[in-house]
Amino acid sequence: MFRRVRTESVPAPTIRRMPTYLNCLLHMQAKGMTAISSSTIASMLSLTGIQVRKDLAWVSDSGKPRTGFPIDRLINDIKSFLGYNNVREAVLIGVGHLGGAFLHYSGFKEYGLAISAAYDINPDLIAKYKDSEVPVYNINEIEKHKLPELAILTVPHDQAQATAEKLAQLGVKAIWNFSTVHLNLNDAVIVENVDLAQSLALLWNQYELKRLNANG
Ligand SMILES: NC(=O)c1ccc[n+]([C@@H]2O[C@H](COP(=O)([O-])OP(=O)(O)OC[C@H]3O[C@@H](n4cnc5c(N)ncnc54)[C@H](O)[C@@H]3O)[C@@H](O)[C@H]2O)c1
Repeated sequence: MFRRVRTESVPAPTIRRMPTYLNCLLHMQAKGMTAISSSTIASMLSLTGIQVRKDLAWVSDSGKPRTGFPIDRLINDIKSFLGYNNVREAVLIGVGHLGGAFLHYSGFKEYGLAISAAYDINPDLIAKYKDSEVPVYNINEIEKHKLPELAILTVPHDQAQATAEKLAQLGVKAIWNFSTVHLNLNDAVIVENVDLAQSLALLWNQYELKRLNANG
């Protein structure tokens, strides 16, 4: 396994592209390919060869000038970089529409994430999940439990800040925040915000631009 010494942090756009590289490589592996060049990856993903080479240099030293990357090795190096080889536990806070979908989603394990417990404030909802594989507790009980360091936050926006502060007090170190609220927490807690509205705004913008250009 390749481990480049981290003397500087990997650029965020490079990290964002890694799952895309991985999906592309998994497709190629499934088709029976054993090696791939950075220019082939680049043309499949509408990137430049230089960009792909620079990105992959962060995670793998397996590329060779003539033969390219051995696909199995590169997949392993990317998975290892992304932490997919070590499953980490997380708690899920809020099992409504979004949180409930996360609770049912079995694919997180492939991304190195396992929801070990969930919490909600609604007793009817908690009762609905009484036979769930992942236990769903009342949020009032959270202080009785030892929490993992990662939490997924899917509560309504007016509950997000207070809930995040409570999680920080209980030792949570990283929050995957879907609540669309900017959380004010001390630097000891890492927050990664996910907002579909941002992605949709980019889509609308490009769509409008194309439409206007097509109409002259
Ligand atoms: N990031 C995105 O792209 C995106 C997309 C959809 C929804 N959202 C946001 O995700 C959140 C959840 O959306 P939803 O549609 O699932 O809402 P929802 O109302 O269906 O679910 C929220 C759940 O949180 C529970 N809850 C409320 N207060 C709580 C507390 N203090 N502790 C624990 N649980 C509590 C509720 O009982 C409910 O089950 C909202 O903040 C919403 O704005 C974000």
